[in-house]
Amino acid sequence: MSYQLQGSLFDADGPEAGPALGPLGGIGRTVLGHGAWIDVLPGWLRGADALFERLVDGVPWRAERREMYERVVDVPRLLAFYREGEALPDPVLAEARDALGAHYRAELGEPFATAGLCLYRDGRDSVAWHGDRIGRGDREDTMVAILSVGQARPLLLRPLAGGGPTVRRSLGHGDLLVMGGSCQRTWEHAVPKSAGAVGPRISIQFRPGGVR
Ligand SMILES: O=C(O)CCC(=O)C(=O)O
Ligand SMILES: [Fe+2]
Repeated sequence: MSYQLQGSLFDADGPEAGPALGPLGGIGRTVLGHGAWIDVLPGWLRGADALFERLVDGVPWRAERREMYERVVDVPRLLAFYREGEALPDPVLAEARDALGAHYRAELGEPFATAGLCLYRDGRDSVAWHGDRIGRGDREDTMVAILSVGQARPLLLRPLAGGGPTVRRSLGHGDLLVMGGSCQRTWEHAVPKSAGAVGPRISIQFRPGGVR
């Protein structure tokens, strides 16, 4: 596929360096309110450009179409989903899932089990405001951990009710963001379209079983 990154401007290790995870100890928490929080660790994965290139070429990306307002429209991003127990497309993703599971074991009480992948080809690709509420996230506190590779795009978060400022975090190049507590129920998140020239980004979302 030809969604190329423009060089490896942000990858200090150079494009040849294999991907490697750093420690999770330095992750920082922001309490959002209404029982929700986010943890953010910029640059958790070194060599993220190399992983981006492997995933662009190695993942069986699907274009989906969905019914919306009685019309069938293209979902504006490419998707892949790995169920619990299914082999992930790169060994470093299994490492990431397991490291997250170990780090959050006491607080989450269960492992991260599935991996959803999104490829945002350019600024026209996006995800609209939503919570991950198809599964248990609708009723229970849970966590969704997002590892981002490729060009950075802003992830926005806003409270579902009651108003308040929108929270914005730029995610790409190996950054980690974990949504926790009631975040899927009491907050929404989105990756808005961008009018400017934006390179491709891949988001990898790790979730416990039964959370979508
Ligand atoms: O691109 C992202 O990091 C967010 C993706 C997302 O919210 C989802 O797939 O549920
Ligand atoms: Fe989401």
